Amino acid sequence: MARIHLDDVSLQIQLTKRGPMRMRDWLKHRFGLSGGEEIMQIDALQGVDLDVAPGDRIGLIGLNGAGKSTLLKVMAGIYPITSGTRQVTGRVSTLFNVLVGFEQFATGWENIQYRGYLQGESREGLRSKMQAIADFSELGRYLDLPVSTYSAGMKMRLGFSIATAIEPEILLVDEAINAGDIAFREKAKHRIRDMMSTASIVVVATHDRSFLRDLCSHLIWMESGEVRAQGDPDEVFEEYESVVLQGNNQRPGGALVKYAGKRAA
Ligand SMILES: Nc1ncnc2c1ncn2[C@@H]1O[C@H](COP(=O)(O)OP(=O)(O)OP(=O)(O)O)[C@@H](O)[C@H]1O
Repeated sequence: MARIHLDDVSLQIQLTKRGPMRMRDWLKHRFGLSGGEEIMQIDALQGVDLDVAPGDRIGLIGLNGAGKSTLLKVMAGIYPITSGTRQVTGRVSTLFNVLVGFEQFATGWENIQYRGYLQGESREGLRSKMQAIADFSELGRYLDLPVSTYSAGMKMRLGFSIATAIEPEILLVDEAINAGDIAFREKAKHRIRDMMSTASIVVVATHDRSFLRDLCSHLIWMESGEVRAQGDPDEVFEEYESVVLQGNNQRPGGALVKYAGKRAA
């Protein structure tokens, strides 16, 4: 039975002003060697408790940097947590950045195959889906050309068509609802609705209110890496709008950033 259980989960990301910390930076920081560059720490998630059961449709809202994508990545097992407990049971499928991971010099058809296998499709299963994926993308002859020749929107169409050709148990969606141009976006929304109706658990992060209102049974409002409020979608959204959109919020919406020491020169 599908289930997501997070107990007091926190995630701190340490980096320098130049980017991610390397092993050498970490060791110098850990053993207190002095001098050099400041280490910054982002409290991306703080003390998050969550219990998601079969049938739940959860919407994540919050300002930019509030921790929605990070929470989805923790659920997917992409980001390791710093403390707390994470238990996820069930086959997880993610609809995150569908533009990432193309083989640029392979054709559209070849990319359908590569990604299909990465998504866990069998040879047989993929054979029966290839044409449907191609039809959904509406890329026609372009599928015979290398992906490097596609526009950004065309890559989006292909990535989305492949990623949504699966039947997930736990579906995690990050803003993929706005894939492609106006015509494709409507199709994409329908496709996600279909997937949501068959998946056991769905968690979706989006700023699209009508989508959340139609499809979610529960909303979670993230603020500075914490759950600020949760519950009935209309109630949570109303509170969110009155506090955030009317400028009544006393707190920052994004994750907190602080200095965490120095790295040796
Ligand atoms: N790989 C990473 N490296 C450094 N910082 C990160 C990383 N992933 C997340 N963060 C930080 O964690 C915080 C939360 O980011 P996250 O992407 O979860 O926000 P979000 O709520 O999804 O925002 P948005 O609505 O803009 O997509 C941000 O401060 C971000 O800078």
